[in-house]
Amino acid sequence: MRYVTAGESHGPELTAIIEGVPAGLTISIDKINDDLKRRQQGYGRGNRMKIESDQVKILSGVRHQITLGSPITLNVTNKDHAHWSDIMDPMAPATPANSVRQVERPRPGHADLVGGMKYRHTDLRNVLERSSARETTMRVAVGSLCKQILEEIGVQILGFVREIGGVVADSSQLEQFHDLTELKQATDASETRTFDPQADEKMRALIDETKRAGDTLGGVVEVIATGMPAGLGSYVGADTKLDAKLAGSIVGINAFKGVEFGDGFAFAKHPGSEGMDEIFWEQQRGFYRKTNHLGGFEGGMTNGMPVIIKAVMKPIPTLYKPLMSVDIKTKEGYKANVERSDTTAVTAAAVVAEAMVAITLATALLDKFDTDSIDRLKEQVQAYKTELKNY
Ligand SMILES: Cc1cc2nc3c(=O)[nH]c(=O)nc-3n(C[C@H](O)[C@H](O)[C@H](O)COP(=O)(O)O)c2cc1C
Ligand SMILES: C=C(O[C@@H]1CC(C(=O)O)=C[C@@H](OP(=O)(O)O)[C@H]1O)C(=O)O
Repeated sequence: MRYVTAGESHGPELTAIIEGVPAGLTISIDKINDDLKRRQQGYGRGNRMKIESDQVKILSGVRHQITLGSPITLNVTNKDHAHWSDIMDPMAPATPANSVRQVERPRPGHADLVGGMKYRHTDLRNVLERSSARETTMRVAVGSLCKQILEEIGVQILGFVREIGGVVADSSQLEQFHDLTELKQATDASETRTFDPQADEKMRALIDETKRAGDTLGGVVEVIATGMPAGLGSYVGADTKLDAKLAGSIVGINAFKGVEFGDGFAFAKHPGSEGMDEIFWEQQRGFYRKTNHLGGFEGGMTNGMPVIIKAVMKPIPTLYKPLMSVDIKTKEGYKANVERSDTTAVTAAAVVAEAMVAITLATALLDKFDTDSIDRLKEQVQAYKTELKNY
């Protein structure tokens, strides 16, 4: 399976084309729209989210709500384009009137300066329109479809928030949730997409305070995937390791700076005796583990335990408290002025991270098994799981 997204942040439309989805899968458009809504929600987002209400249109590859095996086109309209139609019209020739919002002042922490130098753009709008995280809308739409493929073989995936600006959710509270469905209910109901109500309150207070000070915040998200069979990915080469692919897909999200599996960076502090997952065997279950320090991976392969990933997002780079930069034309220093921006988007990014994990795991699954028909895929996965149990 492969996909490509297209579209500028203030352009007319966002599009994704996905190739390699098996035929015969019944698609729920409501589930995709629900995930698009989840991505738009969250405390600390700016005014753009009041304009958009992302809804997907499916334009190809599906008939009577069932996939055909042909490329699937997903489409979302940018409502904000109405305010930018002259400036962002793909085919209107440039005139002084529609070039008024030309950008010549690169924002620190954005792609603006290097993107301009690399592509020889003199209007940095040509960079920022595509480097904007508006594009993650389509990744969430694609990821939502991938979750529907994965659900067919019993895989569930959830992204949520662990930390914002140094306020950390209390891990021990995770024990009250029996499964990801319960955890999803709680985190969907929280304005900061976290599972700890006390941390939620503190996070919201900190976001308010930070916004008043003209500053921004980053944080940590977590994604859990349950039900993945062992043996996806391979130890045989650097480019076949599935944990490496997942890490790349997470750091490929705008503003993500680090990723860890299982105990992650805490491994540095503990001896090996506290870090591995001992192996047990029972007739009924086959091989199993009682712990999951390794976050579901050994040798770049899923080991049958839940995949557990944490990742860090840097603070939003556009600040109302302006940072120094240099005008690319005049070479004069200036302090940036801001029209609008998020104070934090960690809540939205948790949903994007969930989507990236779904895309990467679905791709690995479809690489391993027959992808023509969803029913044949399910039969093959079932036979594979039985083989593993009897190993
Ligand atoms: C969901 C989401 C929303 C974002 N919103 C903003 C924003 O409102 N303002 C901003 O300056 N950056 C925002 N960012 C971050 C920038 O897109 C990102 O920092 C920038 O494109 C540079 O990429 P890099 O941080 O990966 O180097 C957002 C990121 C995500 C994932
Ligand atoms: C549009 C989205 O996020 C945008 C991501 C973003 C950036 O620089 O990444 C900057 C802001 O865009 P604008 O300048 O239009 O307000 C955010 O609103 C979205 O998440 O759908």
